[in-house]
Amino acid sequence: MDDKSQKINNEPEVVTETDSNSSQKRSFSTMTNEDIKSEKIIVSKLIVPTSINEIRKKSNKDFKESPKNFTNDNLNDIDTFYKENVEELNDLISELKSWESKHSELNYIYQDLKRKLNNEIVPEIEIQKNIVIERKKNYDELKLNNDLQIQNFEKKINLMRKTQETEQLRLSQENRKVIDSKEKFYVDERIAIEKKLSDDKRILLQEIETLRNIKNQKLALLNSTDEIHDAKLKLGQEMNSLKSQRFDELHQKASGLELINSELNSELKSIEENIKINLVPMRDELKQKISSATMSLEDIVEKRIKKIEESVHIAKQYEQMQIKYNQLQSQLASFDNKVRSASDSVIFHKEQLQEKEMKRRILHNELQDLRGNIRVFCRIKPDLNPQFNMKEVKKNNGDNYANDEEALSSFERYQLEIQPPVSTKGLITGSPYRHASTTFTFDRIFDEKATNKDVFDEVSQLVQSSLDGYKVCIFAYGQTGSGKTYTMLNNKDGIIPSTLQHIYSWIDNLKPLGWEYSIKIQFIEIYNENIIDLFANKKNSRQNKKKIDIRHMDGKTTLTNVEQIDITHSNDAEDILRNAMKSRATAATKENDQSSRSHSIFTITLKGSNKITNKSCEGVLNLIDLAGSERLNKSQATGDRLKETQAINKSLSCLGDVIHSLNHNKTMKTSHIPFRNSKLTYILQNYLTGDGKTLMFVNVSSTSYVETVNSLRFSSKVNGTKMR
Ligand SMILES: Nc1ncnc2c1ncn2[C@@H]1O[C@H](COP(=O)(O)OP(=O)(O)OP(=O)(O)O)[C@@H](O)[C@H]1O
Repeated sequence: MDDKSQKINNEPEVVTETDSNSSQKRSFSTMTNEDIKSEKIIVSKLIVPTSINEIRKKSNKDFKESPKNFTNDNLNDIDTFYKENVEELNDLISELKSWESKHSELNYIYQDLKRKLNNEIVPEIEIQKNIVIERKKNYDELKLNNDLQIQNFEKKINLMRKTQETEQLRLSQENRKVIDSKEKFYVDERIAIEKKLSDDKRILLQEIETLRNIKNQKLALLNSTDEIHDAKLKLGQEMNSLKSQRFDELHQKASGLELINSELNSELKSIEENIKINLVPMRDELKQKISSATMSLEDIVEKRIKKIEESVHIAKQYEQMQIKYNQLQSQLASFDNKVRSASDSVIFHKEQLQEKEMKRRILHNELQDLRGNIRVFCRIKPDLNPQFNMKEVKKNNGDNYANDEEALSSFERYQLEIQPPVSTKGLITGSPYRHASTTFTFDRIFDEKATNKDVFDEVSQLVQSSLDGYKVCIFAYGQTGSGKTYTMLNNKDGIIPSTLQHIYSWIDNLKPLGWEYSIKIQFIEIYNENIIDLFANKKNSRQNKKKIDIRHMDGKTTLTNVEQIDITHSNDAEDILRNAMKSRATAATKENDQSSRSHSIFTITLKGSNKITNKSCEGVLNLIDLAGSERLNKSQATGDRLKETQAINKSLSCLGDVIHSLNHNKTMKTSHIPFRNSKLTYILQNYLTGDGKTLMFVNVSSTSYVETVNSLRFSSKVNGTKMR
């Protein structure tokens, strides 16, 4: 075999590009073997390896057969063979070229797809993967948060349960709003989490759907070109494998995510179930407890509101009371000040009063002295059938007196005119009473209209003197039935009961000035010149009674064996007096059915002491109801009555003598005054002398003109007498 054939049978050589281009410009018919050989090499260079190999397989078959026939004889055949082969080769070359262009197009598409895959899809898949990872991470975090929140909820629920239990115990320390807000917070938060979970799930599903859509779009893009369907099939296989690999991965991840999602959903469901099974009943139970607690709480709140209202009311009352209390306190403080100043002024006034009281006593005594130590009042008893006229005629105004002393002694004196009865004018002719009328002077005249109160208003001045520490005698003189006892002892308004009342009320008045008084009373009667203690026990007969002696010592007079009773209230004295009066000697006379046949002396001894001024005083008040003064022939008394009358007249005469002596013998010593001539005057000795004051009532009635004139004459004997 020569070199050419050897060359053809061998593998074509690698030629340059330039060679190839120059060879393309020539036709196979003009080529030499060498050219063909070289052309062959150029062609082989143009064919893509796979196709060329196929051609080579075909050519080699021909070429392997052709050398056996290569002889000079069959050169034409060979030529033809080559021509045919060249044509065939040219067809193949053109086919190859078309395949090459298709290949380049496909390659371009492939490169484009690959680029897109690398530049777009892979990064997008990467992004989606990252998103999925991010979502997964978020989901994990969310789940973790959810778990934590659930745990927190559980804790909160436990805490709420404990709180609720505590609330049940305390009930009054929490209110319904807090419970409602907690419950609302729990429900809202649970709803928010559920919503968030469902939103996340929805977003995840949306993203998966988006990925699916992208995948479908890409698939649609790949399927869009029919021409490249085959290539797409080929490349699609790779792409599919690649995509399926990617999509598998994505699906795997998506399914993994879905699995996770479903797991999470199932977990969520289980949580929801758990919530439904455990938490909802628990919540319902809590709700029930809360509602019962709320009811109790409402009840308590209602009660509390009531109590608060009550408290508010009480507080208001308390405030008002406090205000009043403060006002009262301030008032009290001002009162205290006033009281202090008042008590100061009281002390001041007390001192002044003390002074004034002492001055009053002096002035009162001076006034009594001015009025006369022995005064005579006339009292006319009212009579329905007067036998003669008696009336006050004029007031002596102090004129026509010889001197001032006489004028002064006549100051405020009253005159009584008495007219003899017409029928008796003849009988008294030539008698001292023959004048048509006679006048008598008195210190005061009480006519028929005068009451015991009017009388006491005047007498009270002497009672006051006795309270001031002076000795006072008040006599009631007059004929039987003229009203002596009525004036002196009449129940309630007589001088004695009125005096007792006056003394007690005055003592009360003097108490604030520090004066304390002790009061002793003594009640005697002189009957037939015998002294009888009217307070002595009634059971004892007069004969058995101890002898009563009169003792004078240091200007004081005491009667032995005569009871002196301490009295503390005027009523006590009145009771004692009333009882004593029952035992007084009375007997019927012609003039008076209940005539007093004795002189009664009611003595009140008043001892006063003042702790503030350390002053003391002792006054004695003698209230004497004299026995009726009747003439013997008038009374027609006999026996005991005669004896009584004689004794009465004697003692009354002695009283007149004593007073007359005191009046007319001013220089006479008391020892020469006939006090001892009767028990009456002797008992009264100390009270009729010195600064003692005497008031004599001459009681007259218009029943007996002569007796009345006698009484008035007696009074004129007494009147004007000055004590020594
Ligand atoms: N001023 C008077 N107003 C009304 N009644 C009077 C008045 N004076 C006296 N009488 C009444 O006259 C009667 C006699 O009075 P009373 O007993 O006082 O007289 P008497 O002077 O005491 O008599 P005797 O000396 O006999 O005891 C009594 O019933 C008395 O009530």
